[in-house]
Amino acid sequence: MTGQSFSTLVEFQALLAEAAGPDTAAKAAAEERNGQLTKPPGALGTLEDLAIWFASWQGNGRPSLENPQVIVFAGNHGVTARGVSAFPAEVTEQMVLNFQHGGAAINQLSKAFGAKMDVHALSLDRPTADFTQGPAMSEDEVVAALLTGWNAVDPSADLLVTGEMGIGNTTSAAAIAHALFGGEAADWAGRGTGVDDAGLALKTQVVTEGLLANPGAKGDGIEALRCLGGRELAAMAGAIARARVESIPVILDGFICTAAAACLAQAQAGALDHTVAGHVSAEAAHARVLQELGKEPLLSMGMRLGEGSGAALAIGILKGAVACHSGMATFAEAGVSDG
Ligand SMILES: O=C(O)c1ccc[n+]([C@@H]2O[C@H](COP(=O)([O-])O)[C@@H](O)[C@H]2O)c1
Ligand SMILES: Cc1cc2nc[nH]c2cc1C
Repeated sequence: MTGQSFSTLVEFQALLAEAAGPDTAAKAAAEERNGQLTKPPGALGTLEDLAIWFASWQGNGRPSLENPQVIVFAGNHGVTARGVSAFPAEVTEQMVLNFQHGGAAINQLSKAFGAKMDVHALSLDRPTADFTQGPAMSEDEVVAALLTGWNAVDPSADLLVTGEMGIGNTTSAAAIAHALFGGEAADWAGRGTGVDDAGLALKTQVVTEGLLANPGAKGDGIEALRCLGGRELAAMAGAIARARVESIPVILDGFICTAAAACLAQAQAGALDHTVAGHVSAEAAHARVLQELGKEPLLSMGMRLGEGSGAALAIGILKGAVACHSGMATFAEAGVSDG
């Protein structure tokens, strides 16, 4: 429902809880049509499931995909002071300029798959607090970041991809995954932009310290986002939630995007029903998070860039699925014997 908004975390969660589910009539129509198309049953494999899922969220048994939106959110992280990334924090702002000038991978992938791309830099001059010392954000700060994401979604888009840029944010994502799914810090900390063995050991220690400093984040998606997340993670969560309320299908990107989305799933069962996993990142913990969420990735390309790049690539797969579903002839139309 367009026009809804929130000013507290409680109101945000209420909007998520009230969101309508998929259109079951459109789903049934799409299933019916899928069974009549000129192919052996099931021969388009996952493309068939994708088209039916997409139809159910578009509310149209014969859907179209013509107006995809890619949004890249950027944020800076206080925890970078601990030396958890292979790159310096100023790269976040430098890459924002690169996005604005069209020079990043996501610019090219958005263009290649006909998506409009927007970039939102969130208070880069004010990094979030180092979460090993206490919560990364206050309630006001996380609400502001959620709202940036919420308001960035174009309600007329027919598909959303959320991407991120934030040096240090794989540490944030690892801490969130540890808080939501348990296990050991080492299960979730990975090499990110390419830290060496000593860097990985430090990062694992930082994730452990983050949970000790924020005990309330354990098992609480919204509190994990506030205490361990960054502004770009909260903005992605806000955008994905808005898409849920607007019934806009979403393709999830890599480890950081999926960790942000996992916070919504923990807060509200079914909150990610309008999403598919675009790819599985080379960041090892991404596959584990996807498994926890019950999401099968569409692509496995060895990518670990972020920016929404893996999800943008998967727009091509979804476009293929929708084109076949809505454009193919039925057996009756083509005069083909249906066995
Ligand atoms: O999307 C992923 O799975 C992914 C995996 C590793 C790194 N990244 C990107 O790299 C940055 C974070 O890496 P790091 O090492 O600084 O934590 C951030 O800008 C992400 O977009 C992204
Ligand atoms: C150069 C660079 C580009 C990125 N894009 C997303 N994360 C990134 C991290 C780095 C270091």
